Amino acid sequence: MSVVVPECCDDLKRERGRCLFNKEELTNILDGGPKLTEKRRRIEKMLINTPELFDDVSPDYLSHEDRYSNELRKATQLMTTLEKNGFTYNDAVTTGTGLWLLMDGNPLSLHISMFLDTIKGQSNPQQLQEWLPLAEKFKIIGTYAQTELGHGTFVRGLETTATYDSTTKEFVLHSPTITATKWWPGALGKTSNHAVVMAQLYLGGKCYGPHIFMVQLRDLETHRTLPGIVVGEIGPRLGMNSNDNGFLQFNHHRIPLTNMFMKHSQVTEDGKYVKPLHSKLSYGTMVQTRVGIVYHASRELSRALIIAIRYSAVRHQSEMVPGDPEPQILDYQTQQYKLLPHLASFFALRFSARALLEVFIGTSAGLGSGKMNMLPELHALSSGLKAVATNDAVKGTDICRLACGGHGYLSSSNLPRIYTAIAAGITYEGENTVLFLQVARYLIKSFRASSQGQTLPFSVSYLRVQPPSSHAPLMSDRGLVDALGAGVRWMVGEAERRLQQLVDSGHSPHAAWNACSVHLVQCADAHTRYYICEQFVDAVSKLGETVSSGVHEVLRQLCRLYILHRVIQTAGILLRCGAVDGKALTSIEEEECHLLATLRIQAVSIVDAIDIKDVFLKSTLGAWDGNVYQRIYEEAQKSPLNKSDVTQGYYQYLRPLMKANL
Ligand SMILES: CCCCCCCC/C=C\CCCCCCCC(=O)SCCNC(=O)CCNC(=O)[C@H](O)C(C)(C)COP(=O)(O)OP(=O)(O)OC[C@H]1O[C@@H](n2cnc3c(N)ncnc32)[C@H](O)[C@@H]1OP(=O)(O)O
Ligand SMILES: Cc1cc2nc3c(=O)[nH]c(=O)nc-3n(C[C@H](O)[C@H](O)[C@H](O)COP(=O)(O)OP(=O)(O)OC[C@H]3O[C@@H](n4cnc5c(N)ncnc54)[C@H](O)[C@@H]3O)c2cc1C
Repeated sequence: MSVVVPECCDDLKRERGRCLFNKEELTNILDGGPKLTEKRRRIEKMLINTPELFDDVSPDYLSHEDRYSNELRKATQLMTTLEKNGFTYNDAVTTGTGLWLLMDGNPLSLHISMFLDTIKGQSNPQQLQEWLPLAEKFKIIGTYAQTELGHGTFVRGLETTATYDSTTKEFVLHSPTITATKWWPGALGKTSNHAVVMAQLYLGGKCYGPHIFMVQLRDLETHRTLPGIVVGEIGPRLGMNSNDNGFLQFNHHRIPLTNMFMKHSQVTEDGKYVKPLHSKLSYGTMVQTRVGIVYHASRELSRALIIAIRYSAVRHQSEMVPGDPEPQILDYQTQQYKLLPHLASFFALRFSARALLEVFIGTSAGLGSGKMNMLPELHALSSGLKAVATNDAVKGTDICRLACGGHGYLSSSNLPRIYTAIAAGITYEGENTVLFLQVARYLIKSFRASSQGQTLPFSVSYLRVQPPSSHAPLMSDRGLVDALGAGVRWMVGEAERRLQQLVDSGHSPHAAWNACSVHLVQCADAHTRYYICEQFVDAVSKLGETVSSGVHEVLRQLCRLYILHRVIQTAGILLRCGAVDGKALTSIEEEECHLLATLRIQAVSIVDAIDIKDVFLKSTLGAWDGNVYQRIYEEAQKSPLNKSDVTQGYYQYLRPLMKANL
């Protein structure tokens, strides 16, 4: 496969000719610096030079089994290619490259993320020494087995038991009911020979809640399932069907005492329990994965945007002015309104993902020295951002698909696959509504703490009961973000008032919570988006001193669009709390339309700067050269139905129907 950049069509040439900023500089900003761009490109080049990593035939044309095998072939090839060239799988994860290539489900993705992260984050020193080298070298292959048929969300409700037998110094793992069957874990069905398993710890007849255990599932030579274990694949899903999401049951299966992850809580040989410093430390892998998902969601959204925006510059349809040539569909304001706010969202999410990663790194460092105080803040931020990022990526990719009209529905556009893969992100790693309710809990708690005079952590400090009044003019970026903050404060105050009112009228706090939960989810969503606006404004203003004016202008426009769009979406709340008036909203709407037209001019160049090569976009509509129709036509020729002029189905069914006397 060559890396030669093809000549592009006239439409795209013209679009690119209008670029007023330095694309490379914007690419560097998105990657996190020139060094990271360079590293990403080195990995990409190496992958592009490994033809085995690319499909000759679309997975859509393969049987379920072949599809899985083909994906496994590519996944293993990817790992060995990285290793041989001196990179780690972590390099592929952090630059996103490897995942894109194999993103029909990559059966090793759970191993290189949650399995390894659990080993690193939950092991005591001996366990780390034993398991990490084996896992890093793929001597053992694992997944994260938590969810059961009966419970995904409610981790405390899991039914799998791990009962300590002090006579043999073993845990007995058991699935007491059908609903205790582990269900969903990626790569559990056929790939993994190990799993980290979440199970209820029982000591001397007492339950100590969910704990994590390292469990071998299959023989390391024959790959056969071990006695006492039933494991298999769960069948086709909406997307990612090249993975082997699996089920798992235990029948009084014994594992050594030393297989309970013991970094945070311990069980002694005589069956005594040692408590962790914080009861939710065993949820750490989930928190870490949520942080990763924010990046992942923004990447997938960006792929869809590149495809849809390039296509919109190539596609001509209808007459804007009677008799004139058909315009590029990107010239329609409605098309700009579909796509450009999502382009702004992508940038907003990318900057927020980076800010979240910093909080994660800071909190993890604190945990190392026993500091637990940042944990609730990290939990709230990672939950909120995971939920907003996946919600917006799913909505955005679907809008990109719709914006491509009929051809967006073609598998060869790659939009269906991007959509179905990221659609799972709303559900996995904490269902979004549930995560928002966790954020809401933090908001209400913070709001109440503030009324009692306590100082609030940084992400919620704007909720304090008597905030300083905003001095920024309303129409400035800062002024509008302050208005959004005032809106959230009003919403949270209102939620708190309604909760209190229900409790005062005799409802239990839990019933009151449920009765306010629609509003509480809206509070959490609004709070997270306010945080995102803040991160975006902050990032752009910090970059201001270091980047060229062209790039700064583009970023400023995208940031402005994000804020204006958000104000319009929240108009009802902002009017109710008096943060804006009707006149301001009218001028904001007008400004947004104006900004759409401005951003449209460089839209193709902006998505070019995201710098995702054709081989990773895998789209007939989104390729660099814009040669859309030829590619669609060529892809269609690969359909197995086109191998012969007359299919078997004709002789078997159509012909008899035509000959029948009906
Ligand atoms: C792959 C490539 C690698 C790249 C990596 C990144 C990219 C990846 C991208 C794509 C690849 C695909 C990968 C797919 C992977 C999917 C995998 C899975 O899905 S694994 C299953 C996930 N399962 C859940 O997430 C369950 C969700 N449920 C929960 O987390 C809990 O049950 C929860 C939080 C809803 C409730 O937990 P409670 O019942 O124990 O706690 P309560 O009673 O509600 O709260 C008690 C206190 O604990 C705090 N708390 C709860 N969780 C916390 C936490 N994690 N940290 C700190 N505090 C926490 C709360 O805030 C609360 O605090 P106060 O009392 O208000 O002060
Ligand atoms: C593609 C995919 C991959 C996955 N990979 C893994 C994996 O590797 N390992 C693993 O362990 N798991 C995995 N999962 C499982 C996943 O983590 C769970 O599906 C997820 O946590 C949601 O739980 P649930 O399915 O029980 O949904 P439920 O909790 O049953 O949700 C159903 C509905 O109930 C609502 N609901 C539930 N609780 C509440 C509440 N307290 N308040 C208000 N509403 C509520 C939800 O909002 C939702 O609308 C995967 C799932 C998918 C789809």
